[in-house]
Amino acid sequence: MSMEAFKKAAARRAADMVQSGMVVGLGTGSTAKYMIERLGERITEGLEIMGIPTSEDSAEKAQKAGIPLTDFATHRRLDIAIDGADEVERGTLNLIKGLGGALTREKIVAQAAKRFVVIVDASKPVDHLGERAPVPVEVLSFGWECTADRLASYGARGVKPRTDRDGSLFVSDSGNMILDCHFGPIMDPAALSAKIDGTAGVVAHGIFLNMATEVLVATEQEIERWEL
Ligand SMILES: O=C[C@H](O)[C@H](O)[C@H](O)COP(=O)(O)O
Repeated sequence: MSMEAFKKAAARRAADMVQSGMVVGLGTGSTAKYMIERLGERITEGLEIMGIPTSEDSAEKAQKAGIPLTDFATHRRLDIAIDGADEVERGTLNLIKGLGGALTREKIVAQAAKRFVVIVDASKPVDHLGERAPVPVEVLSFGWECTADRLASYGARGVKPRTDRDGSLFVSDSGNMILDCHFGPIMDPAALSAKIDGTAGVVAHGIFLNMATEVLVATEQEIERWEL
């Protein structure tokens, strides 16, 4: 099976956990898009749900799939949120998210959800967060140079603003910059997370601690379900 097929398998399995009447957080990225597609299929079969998207991109995909959208003004609490991840730490289910730039909205949606189901292919599990992925940090553009210096003082290498493929500055859906911070393996993610959270200019960062309630990992043999 290709990586794409793994993503699709995990995404469809998660979408099949959704039941009528639920308010569903709709994640962002190449795995979450399959979950949105599957929810669209289920709606044509009679499923009745409302979605809160984690990005403009997912909002567009959800609308195309026929998923009715709602917002936090109407629904403060979500029954379930389903999203991809860039890394999943074995044993803790802690995550790095945000290589697609949607981390802040994703964190708000995950925090508001009773269940947060993470869908990944077999390339995403790691022993320590930061092994492969940088930690994306969404920052205000005002004083970003100082914010970047501060992040570097925590051990991040090569901190610079994310750019799009054409070299132009990446701007998040909320109008902010993303600084990708390469820490290497993170031995104490709680301490690092607290330091980044306490840094002026930081809107949110991509370390998600104690948020995932379950992780579906699609491997060659099966879809493993990890829970704490
Ligand atoms: O900002 C993007 C999100 O955190 C994605 O969920 C994450 O990057 C995983 O994306 P993908 O499923 O495309 O690997």
